[in-house]
Amino acid sequence: MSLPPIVVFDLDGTLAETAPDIMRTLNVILEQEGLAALPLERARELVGAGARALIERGFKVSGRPLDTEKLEQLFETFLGIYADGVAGTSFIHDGVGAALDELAAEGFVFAVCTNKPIRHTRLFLDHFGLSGRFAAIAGRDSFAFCKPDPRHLTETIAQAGADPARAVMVGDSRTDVDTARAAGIAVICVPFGYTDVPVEALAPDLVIQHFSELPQAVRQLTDRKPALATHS
Ligand SMILES: O=C(O)COP(=O)(O)O
Ligand SMILES: [Mg+2]
Repeated sequence: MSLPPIVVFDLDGTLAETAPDIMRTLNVILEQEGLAALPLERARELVGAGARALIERGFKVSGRPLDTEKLEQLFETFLGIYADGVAGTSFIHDGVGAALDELAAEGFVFAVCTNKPIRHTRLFLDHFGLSGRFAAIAGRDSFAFCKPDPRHLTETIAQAGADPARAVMVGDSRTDVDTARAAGIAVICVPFGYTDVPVEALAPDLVIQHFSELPQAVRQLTDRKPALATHS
C-alpha cells in the first residue's frame, strides 16, 4: 500500500482573496492609534507573513515605531476583530472546487499550510464549507514553527498521511517558494496573490493563471515520481 499524493495550499492570496478583510482589520488598529488607514493596494506588500508581521509592516510604512509589548497588545486586538469578520468580503478563487474534484478523482488528498492563525483559518474554511476537503489544516500556531521553516510544510504533509515524494505546494509568495524549496517539494505559484515582486521572479516550478490549470500542472510535477511504500 502506498501513501496518497498531496497538494498543499497556502490560504491568503492563493485559495482565497482575503486582503479586504485583513486590511480592514489592520486599518481599525491603525486608526485607533491615530494613524491613517492604508489602501487595499498595500496588501501585496503587507500580507503574507502573518498578523504580527502585518501590524509591524503597517506601522513601519506609517512611520511609527512599535515596541514588542505594544505589538503583542495590538496583535491580541487584531485577533479579536478579525475573528468577527474573517469572511466579510473575502471569497474563494474561481475554479478551486472543480480543481479539487478533478484531482481527488485521481487519488490526491489536500491540505492547507498557512501563516494565518489556526483559529481564523478554521473559521474561514468552515464559513465556505471547505474544511472537510482537507486531510490536514495547519496554521502558523499549529506547530512550534511556521513558513518559511520547511517543517511547517513537511509536518502538514505527515499529518495528512500523504507521500512527501509526490507532494506539491501551491502558493502566492516568496515565503511559500522558500518553504517548498527548503523542504525539497515542488511549488506552483498563482499570480493573483500577495507578493511585492512578480511570482515569476521567485522561480517556482510552474505558474498557473487560473485554477482550471492546476490539475495539469500538478500531474506534470508528480507524475514521474514513484510512490513511497509504507512500512505498515
Ligand atoms: O495571513 C498572512 O499574512 C499569511 O497567510 P498565508 O500563509 O495563507 O498567505
Ligand atoms: Mg499567501
